[in-house]
Amino acid sequence: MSDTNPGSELAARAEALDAADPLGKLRDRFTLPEGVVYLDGNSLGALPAGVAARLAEVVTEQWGTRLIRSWTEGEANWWNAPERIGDRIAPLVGAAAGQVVVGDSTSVNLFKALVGAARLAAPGRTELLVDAATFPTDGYIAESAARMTGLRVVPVDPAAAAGAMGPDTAVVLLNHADYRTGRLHDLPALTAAAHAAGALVVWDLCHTAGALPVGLDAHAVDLAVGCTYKYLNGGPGAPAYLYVAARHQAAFDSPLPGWNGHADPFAMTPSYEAAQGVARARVGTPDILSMLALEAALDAWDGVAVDDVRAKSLALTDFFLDCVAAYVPAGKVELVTPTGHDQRASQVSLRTENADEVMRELISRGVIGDFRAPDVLRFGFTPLYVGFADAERAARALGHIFG
Ligand SMILES: Cc1ncc(COP(=O)(O)O)c(C=O)c1O
Ligand SMILES: Nc1c(O)cccc1C(=O)C[C@H](N)C(=O)O
Repeated sequence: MSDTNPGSELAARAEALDAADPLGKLRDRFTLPEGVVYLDGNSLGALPAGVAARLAEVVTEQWGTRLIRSWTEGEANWWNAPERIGDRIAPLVGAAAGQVVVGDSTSVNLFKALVGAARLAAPGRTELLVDAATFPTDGYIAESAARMTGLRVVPVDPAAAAGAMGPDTAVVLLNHADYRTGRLHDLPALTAAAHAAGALVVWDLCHTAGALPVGLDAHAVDLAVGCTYKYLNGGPGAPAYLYVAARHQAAFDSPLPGWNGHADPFAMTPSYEAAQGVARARVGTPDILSMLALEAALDAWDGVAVDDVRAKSLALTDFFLDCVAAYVPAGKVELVTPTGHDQRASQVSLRTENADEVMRELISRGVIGDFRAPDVLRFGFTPLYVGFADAERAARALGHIFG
């Protein structure tokens, strides 16, 4: 901690930054409890204001009154929801319409993407490269997908992944951001490297979609998956999404060819014929209530540019780091997240002793972040509803705990 009390100077800076923030008003689009600083939107996004009323309408009107007609009629049109909502997510991840389908969990979509990619890969290739520090589910699913398709999983450090790609590489699976450290991986360069090696690349966007520009089409990504309950605020257990680039769709061979992905589902034929387009990645009956909650949640993005969100995210995390440096006694925490803007996603991770206990104490003081084993405090910054005063208060509370 510095010798002079930095509190008033940082609080004044926070106030000025909030006053000048062009996204500041967006907080009104969310329902947040009074007195809470919410820095866990990288795990579960906050509740957008319109969701509760829309869900009530879906339940009482669309389900209660319109009954089965809601599957295919009128505004409800439940049957088209996976593609319709996919087209709402598409611009947020830099994809043109018709390439994103919503449904299932991230894990299930990863399975479809990895087996689908292996089936699209050039014959004779033997390796599936996987981010060695990946969120566990990606690693588990990759092992199974590799076993099913005759590939061998090769764990790689994303920083060294380009060098590991070669003539044996069939598919590369990478996280756009590391869930534990908040490190952002170089999607354009790693995608280009995979293509130069003749491989396909699958990106997990869980920790970047809705936080920063992804540019799926611009960088010619092959396939991508992501969840919608973090920066997209779809709610607990909200359905995930799968992106299949238009150029791969005709040959995309899903390992889960359920009847919802059939070209003519209601013909109910005994043999499978895949639908045209990204709809072939659908499996079974979608979870409509969660899906329509997500659709309502996406209204929070109306008129919002992802570039502006990114600018605010970096300003927020920079400011939080300044506050931590000022308030937390030297040596108490170690910064895990890279400081370079090109390597930082939208969270700050700090390593400390007894991190679990420290986070519990922070939460009891109204600052909600999370703990990731064994020793990481994670603070997610969701620019749609987190402000600079929140960042200052969180760092001050952390300083008091160590103080
Ligand atoms: C990178 C990453 N992939 C996948 C998941 C989760 O997948 P699922 O939606 O299947 O629970 C998470 C978080 O839960 C994650 O952080
Ligand atoms: N998906 C989660 C859940 O169902 C319960 C609790 C947390 C989560 C998470 O999203 C964890 C998150 N992917 C992480 O980065 O740690």
